[in-house]
Amino acid sequence: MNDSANRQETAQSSGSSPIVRLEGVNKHFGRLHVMQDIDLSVAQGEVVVIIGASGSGKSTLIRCVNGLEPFQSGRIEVDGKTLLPNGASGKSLQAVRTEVGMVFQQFNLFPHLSIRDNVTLAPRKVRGMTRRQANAIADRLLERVGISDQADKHPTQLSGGQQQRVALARALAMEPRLMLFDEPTSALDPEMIGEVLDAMRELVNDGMTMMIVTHEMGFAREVADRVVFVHGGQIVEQGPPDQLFDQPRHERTQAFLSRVLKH
Ligand SMILES: Nc1ncnc2c1ncn2[C@@H]1O[C@H](COP(=O)(O)OP(=O)(O)OP(=O)(O)O)[C@@H](O)[C@H]1O
Repeated sequence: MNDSANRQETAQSSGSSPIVRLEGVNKHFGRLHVMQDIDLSVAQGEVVVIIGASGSGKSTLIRCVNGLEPFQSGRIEVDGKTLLPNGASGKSLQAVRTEVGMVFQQFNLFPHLSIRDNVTLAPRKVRGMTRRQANAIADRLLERVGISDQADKHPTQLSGGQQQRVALARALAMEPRLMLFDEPTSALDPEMIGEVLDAMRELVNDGMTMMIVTHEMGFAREVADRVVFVHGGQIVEQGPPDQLFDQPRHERTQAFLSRVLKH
């Protein structure tokens, strides 16, 4: 059994209730119905990769999961906290944001802070850690993503791949229960993509629950327990990577895959 199958079996056999549950979620940007009755659950320890054409609503979907985007109907539950439509989530919103780590396409590091301070900021301000405690965590995480020698530099002194690994360390410093990735390698030069995917792979092997939006189909096939194909704001098809990539059932999935796998 491969790693992915192993993790999936663990997630299923543990019988744990989903850590993420979207039920009947609808979202509009003006007249654009960008999420249409989305139902989706993610089990603890599961790695779900979301694929689909540009503009299909992938980013919007995961941004809703940590409350970065409001939605108009349905509900989203993250680790027992409920996000409600139209910004009515109250205290749950802050609780969800504290427990969910997110890595964006653009690294979004604070340019005026050192790498170490970028990583320690949230643990100090949100978790109330002392600088010493937070530094110890930052140093361990920077080592883990392979850039401990860069801790005193500033973001502009690092390559894109290194900055993205800092962004990953920064998210992990909050000890999230769930990690969201929104096209984490799309802004990188090709030679830097591998180092970021390696860091993500390690996280997968550690059993982190992850939702990943990516155009890296090889990576999706390798790490996903489940691949979700989104088109026009709807989940068209989902399944284990081998099934979805090798025997897509829906014609939209077939058309998308034959287009992207050709390149
Ligand atoms: N803030 C916004 N205001 C209005 N429309 C938006 C906004 N954000 C996204 N959209 C539109 O919603 C649709 C879905 O966008 P989204 O970014 O979720 O797609 P995506 O599948 O992640 O695309 P990509 O792969 O290009 O990032 C697109 O048509 C986009 O133009």
